Amino acid sequence: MIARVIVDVPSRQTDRPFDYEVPEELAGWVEPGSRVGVPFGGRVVQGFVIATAEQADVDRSKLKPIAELLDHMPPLSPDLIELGQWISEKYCCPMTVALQAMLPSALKGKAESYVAIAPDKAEAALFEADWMNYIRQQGGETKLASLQAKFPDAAREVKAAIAEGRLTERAAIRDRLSVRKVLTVFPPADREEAELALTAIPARAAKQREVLRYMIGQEDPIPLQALIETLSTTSSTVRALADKGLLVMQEVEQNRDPYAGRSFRRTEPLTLMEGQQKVYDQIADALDVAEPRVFLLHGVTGSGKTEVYLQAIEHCLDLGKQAIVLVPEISLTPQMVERFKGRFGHEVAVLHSRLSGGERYDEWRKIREKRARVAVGARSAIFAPFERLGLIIIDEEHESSYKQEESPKYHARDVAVRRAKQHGAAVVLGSATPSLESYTAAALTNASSDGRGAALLPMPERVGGKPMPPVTIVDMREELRGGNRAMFSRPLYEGLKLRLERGEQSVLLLNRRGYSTFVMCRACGYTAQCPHCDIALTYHQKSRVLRCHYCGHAEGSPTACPSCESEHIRFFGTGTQRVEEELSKLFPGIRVIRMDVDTTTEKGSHEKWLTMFGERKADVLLGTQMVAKGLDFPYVTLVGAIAADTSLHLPDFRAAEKTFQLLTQVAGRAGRHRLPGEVIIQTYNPEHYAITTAQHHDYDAFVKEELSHRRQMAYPPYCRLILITLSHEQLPQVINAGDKLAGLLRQSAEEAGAGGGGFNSRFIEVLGPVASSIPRIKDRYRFQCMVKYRGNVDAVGIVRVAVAAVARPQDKASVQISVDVDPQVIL
Ligand SMILES: Nc1ncnc2c1ncn2[C@@H]1O[C@H](COP(=O)(O)OP(=O)(O)OP(=O)(O)O)[C@@H](O)[C@H]1O
Ligand SMILES: [Zn+2]
Ligand SMILES: [Zn+2]
Repeated sequence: MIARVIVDVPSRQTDRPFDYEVPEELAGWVEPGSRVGVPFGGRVVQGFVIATAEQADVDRSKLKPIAELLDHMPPLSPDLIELGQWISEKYCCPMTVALQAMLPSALKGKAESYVAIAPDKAEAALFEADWMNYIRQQGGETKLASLQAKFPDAAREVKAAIAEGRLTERAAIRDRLSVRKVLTVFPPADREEAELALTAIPARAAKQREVLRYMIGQEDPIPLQALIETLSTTSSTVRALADKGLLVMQEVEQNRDPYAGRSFRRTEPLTLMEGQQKVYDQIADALDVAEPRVFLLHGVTGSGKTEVYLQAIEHCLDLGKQAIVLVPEISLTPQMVERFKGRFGHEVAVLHSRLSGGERYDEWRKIREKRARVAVGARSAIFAPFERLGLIIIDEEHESSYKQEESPKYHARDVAVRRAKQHGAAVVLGSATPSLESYTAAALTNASSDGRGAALLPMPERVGGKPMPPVTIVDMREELRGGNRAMFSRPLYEGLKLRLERGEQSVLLLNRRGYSTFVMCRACGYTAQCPHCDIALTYHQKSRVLRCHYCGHAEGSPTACPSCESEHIRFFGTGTQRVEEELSKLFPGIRVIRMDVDTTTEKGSHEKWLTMFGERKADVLLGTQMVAKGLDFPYVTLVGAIAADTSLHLPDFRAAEKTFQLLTQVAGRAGRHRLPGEVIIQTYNPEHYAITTAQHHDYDAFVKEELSHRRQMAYPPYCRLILITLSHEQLPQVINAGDKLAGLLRQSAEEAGAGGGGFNSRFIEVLGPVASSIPRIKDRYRFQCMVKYRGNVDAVGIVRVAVAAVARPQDKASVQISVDVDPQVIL
């Protein structure tokens, strides 16, 4: 048998299957999706079998055999392999990169060397060496690394032994992490017999008696360590019983459950409101027919989307299928997890980046071994290894974190639609502020009603007919003119004061997008820049260092201006810290919880802060984007947005959209329950449509205005984009390569018969090369080309060919080229 293997060497030349011979003894085990170790270029590398065949494409006698099989159960299924193929084509990345992205990092194997005593060369004299003895004790073979660690002085002898063939070397792939096994004690199988044995244990072995008596009373096996602690006994006591055959000790696989020991209050389905019911019925119908369908659930904040998700999942499970729920990493808060665990209990696997590698691996295995039927997680949970997928839900579908910024630069929404097609599953995209791409796709579909694309499901009202909170816009320029130079406007100050008096809570958002903390000299205007990247350094108050967020460069903060030596150098400290200080100055004794990158790095810190806030142990929850989403607290009656417009002027065509979304989301945190809420937005751009439409909760008005700008500028959704970034340490090299690439792209665009701009239904246009908005990162100059296209042109294909012609990956010093299809970030 022949196996077609994708080797884990991510480069353009090796991005094709290589044939290997499957050794006789592995023939029954190797199948598509198997992970194997194969000899490649003089070493052993990890690879994935994507197909098996009887015939090879090349001379079979030249084929090398597979060196080893890495798992008993293939970690990838045929549908995931096919999905990997699709990702690799659509997003222009090597197939192995796409396949690796689907697996938990624990399964990224690394090669390890082993040395063994050659069977025919085991001469007696050799065994005098300590290290040789050691190998013998290990059963004739040992890890080279442990031999090196134990016998650092033996390097020359070992090398000589390998060279002379007395030792043989073997490479193998080892996983970074493995299943955790715990020595566990089982209660006696036959209790009566054990009782008898108990009486026979001599009195001087009182400890043994105690252990046995205890174990007779147990229903479940107990980890040895726990038993030792409970009875304050020793392992030798337990072992003595095991030796007598009275107890059984065995290694048992243990799961690292990140939510172990937490109980989730079981919830029952609520009676759906009319609006929810209508939407639910349509999703349930789609589940019943089991055809791939996409829905866009446009429900205002507090309209009860989550309850619809929960009941749709329940229906999906009743049909014997499984469900995936994607939520943005940032809102993967305990509150969110609790809602799913509360309804589906142990059947929920949770996958997110704050779990340790081992925990994530165990949650993944829970899915693969069919112990979980619902996966809740961030972006990569879209690859959860379910076999009968019925439903995929993407909450807050407009979030840019669904796009991965490293290769494979996939968008989870598009991958979801593709996976749903494979399984005949339904996709529900939910948001109060859908992305313009999804919204126009859905609006078009409804109009043409040919059943393709997405169907729009509106939920325009809050649960129980609660009103949307009134929003006040405060013009900060007016405040300044009125003599108020503080960061809080008068209305926001009054609002906070009132909440404190009433014992209600407030949420304060500091929009940090486009607002960073930097060092500037007031005398000459000097700002501290990174020496390796063309970007300002960020000031970290806690450690008092200046740090570059792109390359990690750090330096101490200056006491005088390096440029003019003035002492008027000022640190524009982190926004949230300053707001916190200001709050305690204005309202002595105020209890503030601050949530930002600095206060949430520790594991479980999100949880801690939000629980505290939920228990009303604080008056104000102050934070960045992470306080804007998904939170549902009954005593929050005021939401304030400080500096709402910092994100409006970024060089990004989605700037207005992002600002509108953020303001709408955070406004939605107020007045969700019995108490009415109020929202105050502080801005320097009170007339901007992103702000005024957010004030009136008017998504449609925003979309109309924004679409007219997009049409004018020919930006998505009126076209699609591919961003190609070139980088090199030498400026001329980047410029040359950029010119060459742009030339090739333009030529192919013309040949495709769709050159030039204009608004014919099919076009492709090449912009650039121009310097990127951050022109240098990590000492590498950056230039970019942008391809805009529409209609059925194979733009990705054109880009792939052009990039392959310009890049010379075998040459390490050549220009690096990265391709981003449907980019979210174009800096
Ligand atoms: N059918 C129902 N009957 C009673 N209460 C409901 C019902 N559906 C939802 N709720 C409650 O209404 C509140 C808002 O619902 P939910 O959080 O699901 O809204 P959402 O649309 O997801 O909002 P957001 O987009 O702001 O996160 C919650 O407290 C929820 O428990
Ligand atoms: Zn200066
Ligand atoms: Zn830098």
